[in-house]
Amino acid sequence: MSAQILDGKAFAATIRAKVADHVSRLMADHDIQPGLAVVLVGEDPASEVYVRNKGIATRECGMKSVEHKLPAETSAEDLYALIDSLNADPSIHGILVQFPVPDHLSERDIVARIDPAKDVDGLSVVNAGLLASGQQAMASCTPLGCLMLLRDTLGDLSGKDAVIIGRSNLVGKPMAQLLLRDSCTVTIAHSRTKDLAETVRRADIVVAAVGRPQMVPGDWIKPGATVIDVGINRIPAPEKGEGKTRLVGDVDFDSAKEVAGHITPVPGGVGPLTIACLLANTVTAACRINGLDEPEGLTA
Ligand SMILES: Nc1nc2c(c(=O)[nH]1)N[C@@H](CN(C=O)c1ccc(C(=O)N[C@@H](CCC(=O)O)C(=O)O)cc1)CN2
Repeated sequence: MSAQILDGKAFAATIRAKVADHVSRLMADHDIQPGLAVVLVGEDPASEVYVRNKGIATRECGMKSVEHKLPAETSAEDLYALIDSLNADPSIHGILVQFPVPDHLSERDIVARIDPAKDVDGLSVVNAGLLASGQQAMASCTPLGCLMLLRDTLGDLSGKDAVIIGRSNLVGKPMAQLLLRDSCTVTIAHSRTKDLAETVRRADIVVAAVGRPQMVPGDWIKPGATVIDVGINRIPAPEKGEGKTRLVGDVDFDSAKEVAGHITPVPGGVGPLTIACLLANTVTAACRINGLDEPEGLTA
C-alpha cells in the first residue's frame, strides 16, 4: 500500500491565510502592522532565493518587510550595528539573519545579538532554554511547521514513538522539545547512534534532518509510520541532461512511500512550511511585544 503524500505547499497556504487574517485584525483593532527584517550577508544563490521569497510572502500577508543585503566581506561590527538598530526599531517585530553566513562571521554570536523577543528563528539560547523548560518560547520555523503538519495529520500525538535523525540547533533539538511537549516518546538519533535502522523501525513518527541524500531507506520504516523529511539535498541528475541536478530529501522517497502511512515529498513538503512559520512567528512576536493574546493556531 502506498503512503498518503502530505502536501506541504497546500498546508503552508493555510498557515499563511491564518497569518494574513491575524495581521488584518491587528491592524484594524490595534493599529499594529507586524514587521519582519531579513538580513542576507553575501551572495549565496539559494539564500538569495529564500530571502526574496520571504519578502514576497511577508508583503502578501499584509506585513511590513525590510530586506538588508550586505556584502560578503561585511565585518561583525557592522552587522551587529545593523542588528542593534533593528532591535531598537519599534516597527520591526522579527529579525532573521539568513544562514549560512560567510566563514569570518559566527552564527552563534549573530543570534546572541538579536533581541530574544524579536528572534523569530527561535535560535537564541533564551528561546532554546524557554522551549526546553516548557515555557512560552519562540520555536524555530522548520520544526514548528513539522509539528503543525503532524498535528493536522495525526491529531493527538501523545504516546507516539518519535525518532528524530539529526541533532542540529535549527531542527533536531527544537523538534525533539516540541514533540516532547506534545507527549511523544522522543529519541534523537545521530551519526553515533549504534543501530540506526532498528531505532528508526520503532518509530510511529520519523523526522529525518541530517542533510544526507536518501540515507533512510524504506526498509527502516515501520509500516504505517508518518515520515517527515526535512532534508533538502541537491544531487546530480544526468537523466535530465548534462550538469543538471535535482532535489532529494534525507529519505529514499520511492521505497519509503511503499511502507509509510504518510510521507512528505521533497520538494513540496517541509520546505514551504519554513517560510509560512516565519510569518507565524513574526505575528506571534508582534502580539507578545504589544502585550496582546497569542494568535490562535500559529504557535506551538
Ligand atoms: N536563519 C535561517 N537560515 C536558514 C533557515 C532558517 O530557518 N533560518 N532554513 C534554511 C533555508 N530556508 C529558509 O531560510 C528555506 C529552505 C527551503 C525552503 C523551500 O521552500 N524549499 C523548497 C525547494 C526550494 C528549491 O527549489 O530549492 C521545497 O522544499 O519545496 C524554504 C526556506 C537554511 N537557512
